[in-house]
Formats: sequence, structure tokens, C-alpha cells
Amino acid sequence: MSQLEQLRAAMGRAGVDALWISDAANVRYLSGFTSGKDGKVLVTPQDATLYTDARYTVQAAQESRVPTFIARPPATLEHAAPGLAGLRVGFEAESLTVAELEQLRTYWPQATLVGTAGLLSDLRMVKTPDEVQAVRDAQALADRVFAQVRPMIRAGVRELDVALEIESLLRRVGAESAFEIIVASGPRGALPHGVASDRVIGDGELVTVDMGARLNGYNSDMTRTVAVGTPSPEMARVYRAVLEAEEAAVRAVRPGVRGADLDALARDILTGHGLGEAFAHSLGHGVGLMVHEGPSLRGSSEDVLRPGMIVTVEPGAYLPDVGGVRIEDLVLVTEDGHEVLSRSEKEAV
Ligand SMILES: CSCC[C@H](N)C(=O)N[C@@H](C)C(=O)N[C@@H](C)C(=O)O
Repeated sequence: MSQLEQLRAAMGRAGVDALWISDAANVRYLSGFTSGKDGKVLVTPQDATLYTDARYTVQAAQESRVPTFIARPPATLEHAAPGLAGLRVGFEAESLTVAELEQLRTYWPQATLVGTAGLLSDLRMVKTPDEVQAVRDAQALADRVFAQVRPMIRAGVRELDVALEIESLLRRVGAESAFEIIVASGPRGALPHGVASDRVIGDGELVTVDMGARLNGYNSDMTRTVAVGTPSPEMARVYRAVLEAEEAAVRAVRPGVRGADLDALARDILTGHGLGEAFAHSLGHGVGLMVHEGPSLRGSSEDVLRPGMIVTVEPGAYLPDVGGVRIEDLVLVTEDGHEVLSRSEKEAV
């Protein structure tokens, strides 16, 4: 089934006849138009239309897999209105603003507007072969960049300079950083999202580097914690515990496994090392057009892994004022198990 056919089936289950798609990643996913933030897609029982404005006339003609109508709101809404009379029209409750909803109410008075959630994000969880290749390419690039940057992670270098080098290497090959690069050294390692600061890396410290490449719209995500010199026995113990949890969770990735069970597996290992409280976030998340998307590998998740999903496995342990460790791999769920897409070496500490 095509993406559009799968979406129409999901719309039927949600009880809507048409869907107004406003989330930028969903617009891109469904239409192929790469400037999704400046577009909307309307899916009706018969048609799908990309609405964008005249800045994108040429680009939309080149990229969009669905017919395009060039206009700005409210002309877009006026164009759509006649076809929506009497229909139940879904909108994406997680991305449409209140002001935009009011505008839909004004211009589509004969439609019944219905809030929906997750119709496209559910589809996006399982990647097509082309999407898998796109994430694979992004991760391969991130691995190459990490290998180039690893030698500069040493005492006397600022975290910021490490991040800048990663960013510039990514930019030079036409990619960009998938998110603000995390370089957290020494005690800053206790910040799970310690974006690079002007702190100078010291001897005997662990340094957590969390980076991703965005290439052709698709993201990668990987974390390595590296040792500069010889870390304290306490931090070496934490590193080995996190590595044990990470490797065990990666080994367990296969179709049919629940995200919640993978989280519990890693959490139980860290708890056994007295680090359960120090693991301050979920085990992982899906990666694709967004760095964070479904499925979720957290305790409350009901997601079950299926072939074609791409997830991170990233346990961590964070000790305030002392330091922290996170180790993260990007993992493709295959028909009979998994394939680890991130290839960067993990150091023995
Ligand atoms: C702001 S993007 C940061 C990406 C980073 N690699 C990452 O995913 N960090 C995780 C610790 C994280 O944010 N996990 C989320 C899903 C959570 O546990 O709520």
C-alpha cells in the first residue's frame, strides 16, 4: 500500500473523511516537498493537494508527488472550502495553533473539524527502504566525522571547539547538525543535554559527545563517552555499567519486543549497579525525519518493535557535580533481529 493509501485507511479508523496536515515533517513525508514548514497538505477521499506559496513554485513542481496549489492563506482555505462541505475534516491537534484552528472554522463553516493525533507519526515509525538508506547515509557520515574529531578531544581543548569542528565538517559535505551538539566534560557530564560550553577539557575526565547528522532531511543520532587520560575508578565503574546496559539492550532489539521491556532491561542492569536513580531519561526513541519520533523506548510506551523501525538505544547515568556517561547506538529493526547502524568505536575504560 502507498503512504497515501495507508493514511486513508488510518483516517477511516479515526472517523475522518479528510485531513489537513500542518506538521512540517508530515507535509514532507506525504508530498516529498522539502520545505514542509511552508506547506500544508489536504487529503480528501479523492485527492491530495500540497498548498504552498509563490516562493516555492519551481521547487514544489520539482519535488511534490501530489498536485500543488500556489497561494497564501486565506486563499488556500477558500480554494479547499467547496470540496469539504459536509465532511468530517481532521486536523493535527499536536501541531495546529489555536489561531490556525479559528481560521479553519471561519473559512470552512460547512465542515466538521475533528482533532486527530498520531495518524502520520504512526505510519512514519516504519521506514521505507529509501528512508532506511537515508538514515544509514546520515549515520555513516556522522561516524566519519566523529572519527576525524576524536583525536582533538584531549586535555586543554574547549568543548565548544570540539562542537564547532563537528558542525563545520558536517556543513562542508552538505549536511548539518541534527541538533545542538552535546559535548559535556568532567562534572558537566552530569547534564544529559549539556550542550558544548567554553569549559576546557581536563586530564582524567570523561567527555560525552552526542551528535547527529541531518542529510537529505533524515537524521542520525549517536553518543559516545570518551576518556581523556585515566578517569577516576568511580567514573570508570559507571562507564562499564552503562556499557553493559547498552550492549544488553541492543542485543535484545528484535521484532515483537516492547519498547517498555527494552527500557526495563537496561534500567534493571543499571539498578543492579546502584545507578537506577541516575538513569534520568528513557532508553530511546525512533529517528527519521525528526530526531525524536516514534516508537518510544520508555517505561510507559505501548509501542512494539517492527521490522523497518529505527531506534536509539541510549542508557546513561548522571551523578550531579561528579560526572556522567551516556552510550548510544542507532539500531535498525530487521526481520530477524537488528542491525547496528552506528559504527563508531566504543572505548574500553
Ligand atoms: C534535543 S535532541 C537530543 C538528542 C539526544 N541524542 C537524545 O535523544 N537525548 C535523549 C536523552 C532524550 O532526549 N531522550 C528523550 C526521548 C527522553 O528521554 O525524554
